[in-house]
Amino acid sequence: MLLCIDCGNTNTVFSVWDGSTFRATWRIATDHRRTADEYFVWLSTLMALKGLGVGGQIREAIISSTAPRVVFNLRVLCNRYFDCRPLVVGKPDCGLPVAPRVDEGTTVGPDRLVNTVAGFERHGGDLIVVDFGTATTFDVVDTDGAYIGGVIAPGVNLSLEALHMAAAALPHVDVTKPQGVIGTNTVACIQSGVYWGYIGLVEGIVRQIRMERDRPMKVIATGGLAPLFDLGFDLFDKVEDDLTMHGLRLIFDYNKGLGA
Ligand SMILES: Nc1ncnc2c1ncn2[C@@H]1O[C@H](COP(=O)(O)OP(=O)(O)O)[C@@H](O)[C@H]1O
Ligand SMILES: CC(C)(COP(=O)(O)O)[C@@H](O)C(=O)NCCC(=O)O
Ligand SMILES: [K+]
Repeated sequence: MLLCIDCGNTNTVFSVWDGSTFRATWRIATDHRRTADEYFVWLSTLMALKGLGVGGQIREAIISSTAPRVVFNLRVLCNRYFDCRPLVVGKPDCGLPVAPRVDEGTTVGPDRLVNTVAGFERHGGDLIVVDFGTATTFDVVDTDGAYIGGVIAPGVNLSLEALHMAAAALPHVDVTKPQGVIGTNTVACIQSGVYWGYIGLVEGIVRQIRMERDRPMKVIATGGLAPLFDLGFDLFDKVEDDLTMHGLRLIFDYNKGLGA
């Protein structure tokens, strides 16, 4: 079986695949201090609960990480407990079906490369992938499936946290969809600012990208908060929670010569 690991700046998501059959997924807070042994105790308990043994069946792994410091312990996890050398997206020995077309010498977040591969396989080219992670990213996918750039905006929770940190009188607030736009108390005002602000941000950026590309483009959303911004609006053609995991499996198969 294959273990896919998507390590974001906030959460790390693990999933297990039997060929192209999805078996299970679990999520843990990203913490670079977590050791391989700690990961294994956590993972093997959850695997046993799903009847997947204690990890003995995992023989292959692929990792995408936006937090480089975490990769070391994840590699040790794969070496020590699953007896395999993981593929790491963005490293020279991990090929992609189509190379990104960006400024020379620049690095693209591996999660964005993975989203591009997954989005293209499911929806074809001329696509925008919006990922509501720690940052809110827009990945633009060309007709041939190449990542050709995009947009990085502060994440929703990051914006709420920044308001709370910088303004003495503003409390920490969780994001929800407000009934209306005019808040009648501080919490409602902040929720309104962030929620409607992000609706406007997504609408505006998608419109600009379509204008710049001068063609219709599908918009797919993923990431923890995507469903909240899909409520009652026409922003996205589809919300796909599993997009990054699907992309990791495709990239793994591509590198094993199984096609993507
Ligand atoms: N279902 C959810 N409801 C509310 N907040 C969520 C949910 N899922 C994730 N989040 C929050 O959304 C942000 C992005 O999460 P995630 O997609 O896991 O980010 P990353 O990939 O950068 O680690 C985080 O601040 C996380 O706490
Ligand atoms: C933009 C990101 C921080 C998003 O990461 P995430 O929110 O998923 O943790 C990550 O993709 C990254 O570090 N990118 C490097 C720069 C780039 O993609 O152009
Ligand atoms: K992400």
